[in-house]
Amino acid sequence: MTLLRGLLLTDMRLIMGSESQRSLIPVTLLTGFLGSGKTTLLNQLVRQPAFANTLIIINEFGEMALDHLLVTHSNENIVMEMGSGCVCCTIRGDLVQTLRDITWRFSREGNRQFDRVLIETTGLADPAPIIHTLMTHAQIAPKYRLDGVVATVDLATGMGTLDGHQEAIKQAAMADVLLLTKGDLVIPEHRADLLERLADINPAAPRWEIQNGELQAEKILGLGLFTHEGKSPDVEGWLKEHAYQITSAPKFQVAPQPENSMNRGLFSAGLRAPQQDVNRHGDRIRAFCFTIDNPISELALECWLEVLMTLLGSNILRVKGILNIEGRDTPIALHGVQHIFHPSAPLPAWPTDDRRSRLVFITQDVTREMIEATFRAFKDKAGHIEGISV
Ligand SMILES: Nc1nc2c(ncn2[C@@H]2O[C@H](COP(=O)(O)OP(=O)(O)OP(=O)(O)O)[C@@H](O)[C@H]2O)c(=O)[nH]1
Repeated sequence: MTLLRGLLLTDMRLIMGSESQRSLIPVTLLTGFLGSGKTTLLNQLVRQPAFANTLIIINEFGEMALDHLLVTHSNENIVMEMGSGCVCCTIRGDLVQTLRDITWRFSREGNRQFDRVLIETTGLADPAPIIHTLMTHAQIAPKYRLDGVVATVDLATGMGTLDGHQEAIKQAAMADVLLLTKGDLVIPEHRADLLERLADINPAAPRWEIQNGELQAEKILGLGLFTHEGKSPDVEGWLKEHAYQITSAPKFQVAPQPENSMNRGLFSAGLRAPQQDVNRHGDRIRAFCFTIDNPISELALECWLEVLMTLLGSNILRVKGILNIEGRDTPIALHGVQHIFHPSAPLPAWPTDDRRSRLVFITQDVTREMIEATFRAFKDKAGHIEGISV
């Protein structure tokens, strides 16, 4: 089954539609580098009514895992620890088993005892494989939906952490919300530099400063497209395309990166890899919005996404989009992480008069020009798609 046909026509998950998307158990992924304040935040969250009936899964390295003991929770929460190893790599199978089992392990007389799940990752975790598991695992995806990715960033040490750890850059790039901790320990210039860098890495994520983990819990809930039962999907709030249009222009040039396998793949597909022109820190992260004026032929879109994901998948950290497909009156929402697409959701209506397809990309080493080049190749081939503006 090809990619989009699978998404649009025959995939049973599409048949579930937006109504049942809402009934899935929301999962918040709390990430952030070592010592950046995740547990401190969690301790504040679990005391608040919005986090009552939350099952909290804490993943820790090491045989003497302690963090789960440090979370002072009320009787309405269940806190369980998942160690030892990192949930994004060695114990991903444990995460699947945990998520699969908790619905019956924590149920009483057939009623589930929790309404949402929060997963605190280790500080070194790459969020992408965890999101994959939530989106695609045959036993997990039908029960859970990603509500949002929240990343803590230590204002005092964040710059050095981003310089030295690619995982930290990915955590910041993939977050829906960035929580800036330890503002009491940073001098103003360093704060400003880090905020600027984070805005380059992830222009759409709000950046909120928190002191000793204090945050109104509601601010990090309902970050996905579908939130509560009966509420219309908040497409504009989810896509935030304007943030990408304003800030996505790279500001500084850095030395070209060595040619990698992804570039070679593009060359062999007859496409030219543009010069590397990432931000001044060389984070290799880009965030941009891609707009297609006219309705897209399903076939051309299917082929384009398939090639894009095959050639560049591991470098595409996040894609969100609202698509106008030929022959459909209403849009579909698309959500991808690396080479995996979330089951696309048919939306009940266009959020505004704007009927263009809009896709936002957060990528690593992939420029807007590369995405455009692949799209043009399929536009020309299919002869269906006209009018592209970015
Ligand atoms: N000064 C100051 N210290 C803070 C703040 N937030 C957290 N801390 C401290 O930072 C240290 C690390 O915080 P944690 O919450 O354990 O960080 P973590 O991200 O869970 O750490 P790991 O589990 O090791 O990845 C603790 O000693 C906290 O008390 C803050 O806003 N200001």
